[in-house]
Amino acid sequence: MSALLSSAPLRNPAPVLRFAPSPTGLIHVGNARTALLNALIARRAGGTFILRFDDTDAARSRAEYADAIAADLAWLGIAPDVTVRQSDRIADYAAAAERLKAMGRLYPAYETEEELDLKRGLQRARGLPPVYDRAALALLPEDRTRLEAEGRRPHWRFRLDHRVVAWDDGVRGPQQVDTATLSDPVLVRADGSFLYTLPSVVDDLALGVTQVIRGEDHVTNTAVQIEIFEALGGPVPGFAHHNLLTLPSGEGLSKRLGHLSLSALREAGQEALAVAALSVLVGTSHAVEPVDSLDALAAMVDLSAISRAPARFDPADLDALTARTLHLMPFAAAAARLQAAGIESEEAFWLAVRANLARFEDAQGWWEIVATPQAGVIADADRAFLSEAAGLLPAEPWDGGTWKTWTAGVKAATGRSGRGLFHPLRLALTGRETGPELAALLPLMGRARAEGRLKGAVA
Ligand SMILES: Nc1ncnc2c1ncn2[C@@H]1O[C@H](COP(=O)(O)OP(=O)(O)OP(=O)(O)O)[C@@H](O)[C@H]1O
Repeated sequence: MSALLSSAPLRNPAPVLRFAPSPTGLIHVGNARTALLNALIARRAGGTFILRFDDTDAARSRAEYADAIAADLAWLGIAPDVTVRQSDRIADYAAAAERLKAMGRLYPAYETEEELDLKRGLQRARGLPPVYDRAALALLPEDRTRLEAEGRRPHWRFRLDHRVVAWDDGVRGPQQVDTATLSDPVLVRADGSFLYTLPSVVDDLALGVTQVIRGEDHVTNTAVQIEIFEALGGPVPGFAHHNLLTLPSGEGLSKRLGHLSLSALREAGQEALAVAALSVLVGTSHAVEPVDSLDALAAMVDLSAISRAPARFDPADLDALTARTLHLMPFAAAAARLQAAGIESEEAFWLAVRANLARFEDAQGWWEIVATPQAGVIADADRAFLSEAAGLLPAEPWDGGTWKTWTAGVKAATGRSGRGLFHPLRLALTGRETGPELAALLPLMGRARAEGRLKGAVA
């Protein structure tokens, strides 16, 4: 291959996406929407999914929340290809800040919070937008020396270009923000710590992020960050801002208040795939449906199908979706969990019971019925009938046709049919009024157990 060809840029480089939560609480279904959209698009395209903890706010960030977020993502089935912590990368942010200072794009400002509040109050009173007036840009070196001698430490603001920043948003279509309508954002606090804005850009550049998918709470940040990407030499990734999820009441979700946290839904027995499907599909033009794998959900992701309005996430919808997810679940997906619950079952057991489960843990009860000694329920009036039926049980081996053959024989011998035939058999064999097809359960139970129960023994 010629040198020219081998150095030609790839036409479709694999995408690099990231989910960047602040570890300040337990992640909720809204955060899961962002995480899943990024992870599933990366998975579908054979790209890279990065988990980045935005933990520069030392006062609010906690290592145990970062661990809990990683565990929640693992529960959803998302394994990041790369995990980074912003607290490990402060030197890079400081270097970027120095570059911006050298270009005249990052300038010191000395106003206190109270002074800024006062300015904003006066602007509002005059009917003006509360945009920072850039007074600090007019300070002379001697002004700064005086302010610092008074004990003031500067915070640092990014000098916006005051131009129209445009991008083609993956969800919202063409977007424009005139940065002249915004305050120059503070990138570095007076104590030297970094706000979210600059580290996020520095990391996206360092990690080669090609596409940023995040909630629409970040739309204004995007205009500012595009200016920073460009000031630092680019490239600028693509952006997509999805709608936010809310509580059923319409109230916003908060990590801090523990709203609809993934860990609470997990503890309530909801299926991870059901939580994932509802988090991704609610508030889109796609119907909410159960899926049998994350790959199936990945195939449904379509950023252009996401609506603009916030979407209500109703946990009541999850109960039905969890059940429907279990009804589709292949044995391969259930096997390890069954084993962890002490259920040493074959595929036949899972296929027999899954359509009757509302929660995964319900499988336990059916396993006990199939595989452990139980007393059936026998009405006095049915005792003789059941004993006769026991005598008609065919010899093993049993298969899916045994139930039909046997009950046809019982019907012929006893003259019973319909409910009078089947209901006492079900009660005696399982102890329950309803449940999986007995044709599937009977071979799992085996002859000795079935015969014992029909005769009123604990078997
Ligand atoms: N209600 C929501 N619906 C959808 N996405 C959300 C929602 N809230 C946050 N996100 C997205 O989750 C990602 C992680 O954000 P972040 O950790 O800042 O969460 P947050 O819930 O906004 O946090 P905090 O309450 O701590 O400010 C962001 O991309 C953000 O847009």
